Amino acid sequence: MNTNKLLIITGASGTGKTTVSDYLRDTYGIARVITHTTRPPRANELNGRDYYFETEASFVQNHYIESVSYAGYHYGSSREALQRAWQRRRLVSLILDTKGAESYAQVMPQQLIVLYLAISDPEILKERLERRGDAPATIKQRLASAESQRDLQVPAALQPLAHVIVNDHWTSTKAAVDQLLKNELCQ
Ligand SMILES: Nc1nc2c(ncn2[C@@H]2O[C@H](COP(=O)(O)OP(=O)(O)O)[C@@H](O)[C@H]2O)c(=O)[nH]1
Ligand SMILES: Nc1ncnc2c1ncn2[C@@H]1O[C@H](COP(=O)(O)OP(=O)(O)O)[C@@H](O)[C@H]1O
Repeated sequence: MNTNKLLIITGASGTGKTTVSDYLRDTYGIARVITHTTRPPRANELNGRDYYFETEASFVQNHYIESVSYAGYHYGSSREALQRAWQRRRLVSLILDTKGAESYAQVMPQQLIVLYLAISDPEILKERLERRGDAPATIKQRLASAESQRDLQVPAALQPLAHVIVNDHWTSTKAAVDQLLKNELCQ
């Protein structure tokens, strides 16, 4: 039996997916599956740590479990990266848009823990992306994208699976993440 597990973190841009994934790594040693993208790296991002940054030509060379277009760029989660992460730990995290999360829910529903992050006021997302250092034009384009708008709601297919955490305040988010892990790891 395959006891490997995957904690999917999904939600709209700026809701805190990377922050939660970093917290899981730093506090519980839960490694993140590194995904592939054609988006250019941000100032503080490193190839192989934050993403595998790809060209259009190199992107298609990998073997994807699923891949999507998001705000004008390609993103994909490869079999290779998932196997690499599972070789190190039986529980790993993976950051996806909701479309990607839906694909995993079809492919390996028994192995998933799905965490959907929300924010009560979408206006706060803009402030958070500004504070993250994203360029104003990028923020505008990102938040206006059909994908970002779509991801402001939990899709129907994920509703039975998703644990929803409203990430308005980090202290309560952290407590909710701790509780989720405690419940899941006890099972
Ligand atoms: N389906 C899918 N979504 C991904 C993958 N990698 C990243 N994403 C999603 O792509 C979206 C854009 O990511 P990114 O450019 O890093 O922007 P951010 O969400 O604002 O930090 C986010 O919703 C990520 O969750 C992937 O391999 N597959
Ligand atoms: N609870 C919170 N309160 C205030 N700022 C937050 C909180 N959670 C995350 N942030 C900040 O919001 C920004 C976006 O978070 P990030 O994790 O990059 O989101 P995502 O990966 O979903 O796009 C970052 O600057 C992060 O430090």
